[in-house]
Amino acid sequence: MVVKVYGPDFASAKRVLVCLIEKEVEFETLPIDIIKGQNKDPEFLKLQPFGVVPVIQDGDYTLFESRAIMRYYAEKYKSQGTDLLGKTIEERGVVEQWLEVEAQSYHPAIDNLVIEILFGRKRGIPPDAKVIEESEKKLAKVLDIYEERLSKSKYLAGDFFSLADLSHLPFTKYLADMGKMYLIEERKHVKAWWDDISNRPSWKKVFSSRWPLL
Ligand SMILES: N[C@@H](CCC(=O)N[C@@H](CS(=O)(=O)O)C(=O)NCC(=O)O)C(=O)O
Repeated sequence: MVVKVYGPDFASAKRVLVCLIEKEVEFETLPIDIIKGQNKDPEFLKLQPFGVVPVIQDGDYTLFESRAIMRYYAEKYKSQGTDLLGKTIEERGVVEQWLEVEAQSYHPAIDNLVIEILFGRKRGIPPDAKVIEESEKKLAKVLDIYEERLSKSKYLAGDFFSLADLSHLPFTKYLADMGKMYLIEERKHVKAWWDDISNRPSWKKVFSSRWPLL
């Protein structure tokens, strides 16, 4: 069954696309235009009650929340493509730890910047300098911890690329779109990590398709 991915042009959906490519799972994409509000249509809300993208349909199986979708496919197709979960339960634990760090600490800081700067620009709303300053400070603190971790380990969960690294790709790319890549580049080990993961063919395939409509 070909997996249907709704909302491919947007960052959270790109996590799912990269995961499917790494796992060598066939998919098709269905555009959802957030700027036109298609994500709030009643039909779409039946699939994704929070009205955000992505959501996938795999036969009569529907799933939303990009990180949950990634975990599902990483597990379902563990024996094919890139192993994104580690080989032992201990490695899996560390993958889940850094996936949670990405969701709970890294993402909120970057998302605030994206909303203020990129979505705000799209909607003609001037950015709030205080929110930007506070979000940058929060992100810098998280990145200092990443710098320490990545000085000891090539990837976040160990010596293998995993879901934890993959999950960082789409929103970290937004830093470049906001002229804030210096937050990555001024940290030697974080920069080396970003250069490595952002050069993966799976990301280049997804990123080069169509970056968000912003
Ligand atoms: N936690 C959700 C977040 C999904 C989400 O917020 N998607 C954004 C697009 S993006 O931030 O991923 O680019 C969206 O649909 N926003 C629409 C809206 O907020 O109306 C996930 O990871 O799937």
